[in-house]
Amino acid sequence: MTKRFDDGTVAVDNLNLSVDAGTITVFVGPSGCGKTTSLRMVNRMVEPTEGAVLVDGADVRASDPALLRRRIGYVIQQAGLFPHRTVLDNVATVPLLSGWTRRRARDRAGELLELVGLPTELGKRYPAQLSGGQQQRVGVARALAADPPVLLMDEPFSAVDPVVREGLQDELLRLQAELDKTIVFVTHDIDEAVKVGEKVAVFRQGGHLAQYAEPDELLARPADDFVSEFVGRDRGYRRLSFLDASGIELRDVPTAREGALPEPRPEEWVLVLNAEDRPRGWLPPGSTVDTGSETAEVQPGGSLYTKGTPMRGALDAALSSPSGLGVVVDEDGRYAGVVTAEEVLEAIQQRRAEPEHGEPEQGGFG
Ligand SMILES: Nc1ncnc2c1ncn2[C@@H]1O[C@H](COP(=O)(O)OP(=O)(O)OP(=O)(O)O)[C@@H](O)[C@H]1O
Repeated sequence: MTKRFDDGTVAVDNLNLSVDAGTITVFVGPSGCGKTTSLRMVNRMVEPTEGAVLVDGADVRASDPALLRRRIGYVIQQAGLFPHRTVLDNVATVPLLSGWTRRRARDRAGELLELVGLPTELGKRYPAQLSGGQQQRVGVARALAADPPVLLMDEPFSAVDPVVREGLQDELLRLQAELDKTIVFVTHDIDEAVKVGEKVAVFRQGGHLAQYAEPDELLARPADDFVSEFVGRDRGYRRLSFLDASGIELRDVPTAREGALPEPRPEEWVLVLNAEDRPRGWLPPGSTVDTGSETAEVQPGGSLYTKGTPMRGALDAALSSPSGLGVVVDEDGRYAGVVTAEEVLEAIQQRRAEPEHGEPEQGGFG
């Protein structure tokens, strides 16, 4: 489809892409490149000049816009909540419009607050009495209220600080694993795009589609200089997010129980575990004995790497550990072994030598 506004601006130029049902697709690109306009053509807030949007094979123009929007949830930056309605009534809006009884709509709203991780007591408050992150969650709950199969999210997490933002992204992924919606998500942040997107469409100025690919592919093989520049210089590092560390052999280190540290003091780093085998920290080599304050000698560990999660975490665990040994834990957080940064890097090299990852990356020196 193409969108030319009345003043002649071509916001979207001959865009042709298909989005898989039940997945998260992200539109990413610099400001003004037509992401929002493309998104709004899906729910008819903007009508295309040429072309059409098909949902489940049917042209959206065959549906009345108001009815269409009940089947397509919409979440925007700043949540866009009604300030004079309580949180519960905000979430119940669409069910009420769809003719549900007040009671059923409110019950559903309560369930949704729980689903997005908010205490139901917050339902009685007004939006201004919530934090930014809480308001965004309410925005998501409201969009999900009528259980629409399609969800459009336009920069939904841009107005909150980075820590809250990461939490909201994780929550979205958790929700999606349960709900299997078809989600189109707009952002200008490439990190957010490769984190939440199963497929990512990179837009460039003038409403052109520069590349449409899975995140790993996008980072490994940017289609041209624009994409390469946009995904950034540290894309090699970012790509570690998509390789798992299954090929790395774990090593053992000496361990000791919290509260029963070894005597005499060891010559190498000792990993201190609690009664449940969860890592508590490191005892440095040759530390002097002072039984009264033995826990004070234990240095806090770095980040932990959970088996089966992306390689980036293994490298981070090794680099952040005072002993230089990254601590690996199983799914329950119990000690499983250690790994050095060199071993992680070696595993990455090996992976690059395998055929499917072996092609030279483009734009590396461009
Ligand atoms: N109603 C309108 N009339 C004229 N031009 C418009 C209108 N709405 C958007 N545009 C223009 O269309 C282009 C694409 O805008 P759009 O909002 O889709 O971009 P975007 O990629 O979502 O940008 P941002 O990340 O800044 O939100 C821009 O040049 C914008 O100025």
